[in-house]
Amino acid sequence: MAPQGSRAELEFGGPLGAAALLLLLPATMFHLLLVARSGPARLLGPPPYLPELEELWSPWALLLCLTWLGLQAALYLLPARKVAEGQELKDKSRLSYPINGNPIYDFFLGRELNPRICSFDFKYFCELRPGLIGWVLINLALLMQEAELRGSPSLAMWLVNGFQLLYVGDALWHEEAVLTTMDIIHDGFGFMLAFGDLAWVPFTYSLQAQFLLYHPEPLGLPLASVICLINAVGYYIFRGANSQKNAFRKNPSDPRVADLETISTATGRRLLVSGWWGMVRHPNYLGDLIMALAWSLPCGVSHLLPYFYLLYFTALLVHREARDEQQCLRKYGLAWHAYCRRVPYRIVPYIY
Ligand SMILES: NC(=O)C1=CN([C@@H]2O[C@H](COP(=O)(O)OP(=O)(O)OC[C@H]3O[C@@H](n4cnc5c(N)ncnc54)[C@H](OP(=O)(O)O)[C@@H]3O)[C@@H](O)[C@H]2O)C=CC1
Ligand SMILES: CC(C)CCC[C@@H](C)[C@H]1CC=C2C3=C(CC[C@@]21C)[C@@]1(C)CC[C@H](O)C[C@@H]1CC3
Repeated sequence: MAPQGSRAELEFGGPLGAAALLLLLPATMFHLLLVARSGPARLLGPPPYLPELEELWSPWALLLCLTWLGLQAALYLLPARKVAEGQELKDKSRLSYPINGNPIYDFFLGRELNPRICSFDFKYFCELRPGLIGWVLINLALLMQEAELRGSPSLAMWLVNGFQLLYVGDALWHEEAVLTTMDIIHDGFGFMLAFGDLAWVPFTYSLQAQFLLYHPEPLGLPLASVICLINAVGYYIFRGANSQKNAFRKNPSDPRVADLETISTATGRRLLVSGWWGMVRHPNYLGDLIMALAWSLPCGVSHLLPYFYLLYFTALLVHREARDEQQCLRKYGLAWHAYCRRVPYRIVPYIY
């Protein structure tokens, strides 16, 4: 969103970029789902076939999706859930920003920062629950389908299911950390997050499991052990960096982070310049990308398709890191320049 008193900075290529993404994203997801089911599974080739319209419309599928969303909404409204404070804004309340983009741009990025009906927060609800839990349910269904097809799930399918279940379980366990993410603090709830949360995550993040169902990949124990090690290293960096920053933001005097070196900023908030956040400026992204590689490796190297997530995710995090840099520059000014001098690399040490 725009800094106060200045023209709104258009992101994602402005209206043209937003319009292109509105068409490109659903088409990409549709292409991936068709290619994953084809023999050649050529990511860069044309879709193997275009299904008849009757194949695309199923009242049962619509009922299933609506029932799934309704179930998640009901669980979300359970009084037992923990209520966590959101991020305070500068003037202790929620500012309304003058949005001067056109309808397509607003539709894509969303206008409302925290769309709610009573206490039901649509963006917060969609961020973690129906999409991420749906993702691991699809993975499980594919694992069970492989067991039916071949007698038992392959080791590769077990690995992909296990790694991604760990990732989703971690996100739900640290649900409160979502409140400090860019999506909750900065982005409106528009097509990008709605489509991203409810369609893109469950159906493209389960691509490796979909590929393995139609393209079984023999995997020996030695290679499987190396892949598990890669995922463990990625998760260690991902979790370590996120927990360190979140603990520091929650309580800078927390014994786990109190001895870390920091630099002060004009806002009163301090920036970590040692520990994980002294290695690169987004160590959590590095860990996430290493895990993304570990999710693709069980599918072998004969097809590019299983590496789509790694390619997409690299682009997403590079773009996200650039957006975050701009926001931090606006927030911290000279202190952020000082941080960049101390920690010159963004995501990968000595590379980027
Ligand atoms: N699987 C997926 O599709 C996706 C996964 N992710 C993952 O989600 C997690 C959250 O990522 P994201 O939401 O982008 O944001 P981050 O968790 O990276 O948080 C960025 C914010 O952290 C604060 N910060 C940055 N540097 C420092 C520092 N040195 N010391 C203290 N605070 C600092 C700043 O906010 P402030 O100073 O205002 O607190 C900055 O805006 C990441 O692990 C990422 O990998 C993200 C996107 C997609
Ligand atoms: C459809 C577009 C190409 C981009 C959509 C991006 C969204 C799918 C992601 C934007 C930020 C996300 C985050 C997560 C999931 C994916 C989306 C919604 C997490 C919840 C994944 C688990 C992590 O522990 C936290 C992440 C926060 C950001």
